[in-house]
Amino acid sequence: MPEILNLPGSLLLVGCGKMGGALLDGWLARGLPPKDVFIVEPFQAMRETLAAKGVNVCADESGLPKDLRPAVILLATKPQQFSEALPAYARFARPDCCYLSVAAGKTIAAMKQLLGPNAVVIRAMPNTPAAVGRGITVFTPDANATEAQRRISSELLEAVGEVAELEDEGLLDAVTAVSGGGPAYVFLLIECLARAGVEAGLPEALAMQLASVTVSGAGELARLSAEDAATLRRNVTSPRGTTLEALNVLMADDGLQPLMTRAIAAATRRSRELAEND
Ligand SMILES: NC(=O)C1=CN([C@@H]2O[C@H](COP(=O)(O)OP(=O)(O)OC[C@H]3O[C@@H](n4cnc5c(N)ncnc54)[C@H](OP(=O)(O)O)[C@@H]3O)[C@@H](O)[C@H]2O)C=CC1
Ligand SMILES: O=C(O)[C@@H]1CCC=N1
Repeated sequence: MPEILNLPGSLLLVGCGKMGGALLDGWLARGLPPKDVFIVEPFQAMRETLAAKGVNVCADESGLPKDLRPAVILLATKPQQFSEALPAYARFARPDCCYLSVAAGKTIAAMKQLLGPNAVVIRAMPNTPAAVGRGITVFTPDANATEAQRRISSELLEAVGEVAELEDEGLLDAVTAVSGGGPAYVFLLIECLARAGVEAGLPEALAMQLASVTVSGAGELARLSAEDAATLRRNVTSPRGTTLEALNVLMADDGLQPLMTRAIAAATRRSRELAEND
């Protein structure tokens, strides 16, 4: 992962909640100077937390320095807040500035309607493990993005995890369902595994520790191993052993796969809906 030391201008964050905050923490941890970061965040308690990190914070756009020339503007309010929030930032649209949106569903075309036709918008879908440098982001650049704008956005995102570029913006709704929301499904798996352990007689704290360390350890093994997930699964499953009994339940016709397929289809559908309405 590169150190971000040479962003050619400041970074402006519009909205610094869960996702904006995760990216910010990842960037600060990797060497982005706090003095180069400007944040607009209406929530006062959050502004106080942010100010303690040494970044510049204000409650709305009017509090920004008049001569601010951001190289990147991260758009990280909720999709439902875009129509109200974005027009105030149209004045920054210049060839050496790009808007990096992380909002679910909001298309590049829709954002350009709010920011003006000259705005260069990169639509990205990150996830919250970015806070610990272990995120994954897929992005689609506007057709008018320059090579330099793609590179800056890509370098920023690579600093907090893996990055893939997609030409087909339409696929970002499925990306949103799989990896944008993916950490939530994994946290739910931890919760369910722990609850099942308690139901099998384990003390609650031990059950949570077993579930949480097992999920993160298995994730790390999947990441570092040369073997694919199916092989790693088979490596755990002894013939006529205990895991097989559990997998017979999880891999039944009405098991985890059809459930996951339905869940991802529902999230993908919702991302497409967010493009049109709230
Ligand atoms: N959470 C996640 O894991 C992921 C989220 N995303 C996307 O990231 C975006 C943010 O989501 P998330 O962080 O969860 O949401 P949050 O509600 O946590 O963060 C949004 C923040 O923006 C603030 N805000 C509202 N209006 C404005 C405004 N006009 N100007 C500046 N800031 C404003 C909100 O303040 P207030 O609360 O006072 O309204 C809030 O603090 C969404 O578009 C979402 O689709 C993408 C990938 C993953
Ligand atoms: O739930 C959401 O809509 C956002 C987008 C992906 C993760 N969180």
